[in-house]
Amino acid sequence: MVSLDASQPHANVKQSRHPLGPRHITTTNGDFDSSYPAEVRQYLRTYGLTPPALESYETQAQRCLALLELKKTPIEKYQYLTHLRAANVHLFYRLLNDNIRDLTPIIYTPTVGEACLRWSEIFTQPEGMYLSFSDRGNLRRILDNWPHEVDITVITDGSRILGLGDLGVNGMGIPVGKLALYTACAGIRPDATLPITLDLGTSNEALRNDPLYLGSRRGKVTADEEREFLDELMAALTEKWPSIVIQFEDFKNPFPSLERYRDTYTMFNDDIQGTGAVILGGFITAVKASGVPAKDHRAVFLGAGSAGVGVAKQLVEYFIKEGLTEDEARRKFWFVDSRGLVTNDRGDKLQDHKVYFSRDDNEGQQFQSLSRLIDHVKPTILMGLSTIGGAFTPEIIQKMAELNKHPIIFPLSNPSSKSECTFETAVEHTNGTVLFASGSPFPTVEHAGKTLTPGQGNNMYVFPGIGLGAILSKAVNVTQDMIYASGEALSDALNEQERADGWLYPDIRRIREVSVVVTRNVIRSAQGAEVDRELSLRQLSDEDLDEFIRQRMYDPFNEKSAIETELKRLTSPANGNGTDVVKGAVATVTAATAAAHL
Ligand SMILES: NC(=O)c1ccc[n+]([C@@H]2O[C@H](COP(=O)([O-])OP(=O)(O)OC[C@H]3O[C@@H](n4cnc5c(N)ncnc54)[C@H](O)[C@@H]3O)[C@@H](O)[C@H]2O)c1
Ligand SMILES: O=C(O)C[C@H](O)C(=O)O
Ligand SMILES: [Mg+2]
Repeated sequence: MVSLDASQPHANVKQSRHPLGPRHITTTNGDFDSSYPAEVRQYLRTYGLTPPALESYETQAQRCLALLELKKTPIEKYQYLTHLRAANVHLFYRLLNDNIRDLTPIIYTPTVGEACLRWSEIFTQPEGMYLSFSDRGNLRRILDNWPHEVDITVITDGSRILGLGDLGVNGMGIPVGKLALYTACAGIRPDATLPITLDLGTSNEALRNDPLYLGSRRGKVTADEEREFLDELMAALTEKWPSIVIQFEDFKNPFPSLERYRDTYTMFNDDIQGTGAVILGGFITAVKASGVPAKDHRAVFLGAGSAGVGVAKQLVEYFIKEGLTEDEARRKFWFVDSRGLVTNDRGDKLQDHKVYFSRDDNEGQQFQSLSRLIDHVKPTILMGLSTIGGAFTPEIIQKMAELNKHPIIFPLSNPSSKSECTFETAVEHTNGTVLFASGSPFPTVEHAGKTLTPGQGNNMYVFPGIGLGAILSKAVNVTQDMIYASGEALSDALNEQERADGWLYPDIRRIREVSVVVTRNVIRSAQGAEVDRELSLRQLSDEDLDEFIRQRMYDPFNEKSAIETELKRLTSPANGNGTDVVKGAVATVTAATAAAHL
């Protein structure tokens, strides 16, 4: 039997390094786990603090799922899962992995949108770092307060949260949700992820007047002030964690920061680039399924913001690879924003990012109505990134069906309330011929005796693999080719059954396997561009590289069993039944965990 030495803090207890001494002690989430046998509990010193029953994971999961079932609203389910993650991180991720299709909509889009809207009201515990404008000059020192080594961070300033507008620090739900998917989908260790929300003021007056609001009650800082703040933050993050990968998320105008940092830091913007890649993946498959050659496609985009332009730029690359000139490719896109068709002679000063796609062939005609523009362009593709729920009306969808045997209709705005149409409407008004993907999940639809499954064109299919690929290859930058490679890999990752069923995206239940393929392609692309610093991976065959990736992926099941296996080894007769060795076990298990650490 394992003996306890009360003078030794066990390995999983982290003591504060505060100069005044250990003011607080936090335990690693999961120590109080009812699946640990008595020896482990004694070793962890949680014996007597954990209920006596020794439970299997199946029993634990049964309780969790039953509790979830009892919660009436999505936000109650979200809160329960937040609590579970804080209490037992390995159980949370095992449950998430085993129920990824059902739980993703709760911890991520669309429920995370409602959580952000109500963040001030439902907040119970910090889950990431909040950095305020008044902290400038001190950012590097503040980062020292984060208790873990970080491989990847997701940063938002909350200024464009999904299609819900400026939510200030209430946007924290987004980095938290994205990073949970990094762990679930690509196996990045939970403690190696850092959600960051910048408190740079908010243009949302209602929030500033909300007594429960958790951010600074000031207007949004200017673009120049934000740039200076970000300059300091990027330098501080990279000084503290030299290999850190930095993902920008849900900024109102993210183009300048992408241009400024993409060649200097290991960073990417998920809304421009991740979205571009994920839609590229579904699009390659949809073009094949449409029966129309790539060169004959024409695309109308509702919404000309970061996501719309990001997607179109990625598709331009695709058309060029298909043999078109850049100019021919660019001219395949017609963009509509809140003022109508984006043209050179519309009479307003276009934002820089719209100029590339602005039309000069409209012969003086301006189009305010989407319906009239569709009559004019006769598109094969209709994309929605406008934040306008229901903008693809039955009439518009019917027009697309009249023009095309298989219209490609992607209502990509989030959350569900902002989706330009539902799957059901799209199926009904195209008589089931639509090639469909939406940003938020929709249920299957029964049509003509068949069950039709909607694709989910959400960047969650690629950002985990982009991030993991950048981490494992120790890429100095995230190049445009690495982004393109992630989208292409996604299309390749469909299995035979999915192709036969006409799916545009792989089954989300296979996401970890899909992420391995995406990660491998991202790494290969980093190697091609020679931005990789982990040169040993260049020698590996694709098969060996896949195996290497799999082995580096955090698996909550193994994480828990590792400690038990180690303890069994240490307490075996060969090891003198463990009495003294167990003190050493602390160091050994920590070393094993550290070795598995990315
Ligand atoms: N599916 C995904 O993976 C994914 C990824 C990124 C963004 N999105 C969603 O896309 C949407 C847009 O994101 P963004 O970053 O481009 O935002 P944005 O604010 O940069 O752009 C919104 C665009 O919509 C236009 N718009 C607003 N009202 C309009 C109207 N009535 N008619 C036509 N156009 C109108 C605006 O002029 C602007 O060009 C959001 O809902 C976001 O959640 C989805
Ligand atoms: O967060 C999502 O679900 C996708 C995307 O990044 C968005 O901003 O809508
Ligand atoms: Mg986003």
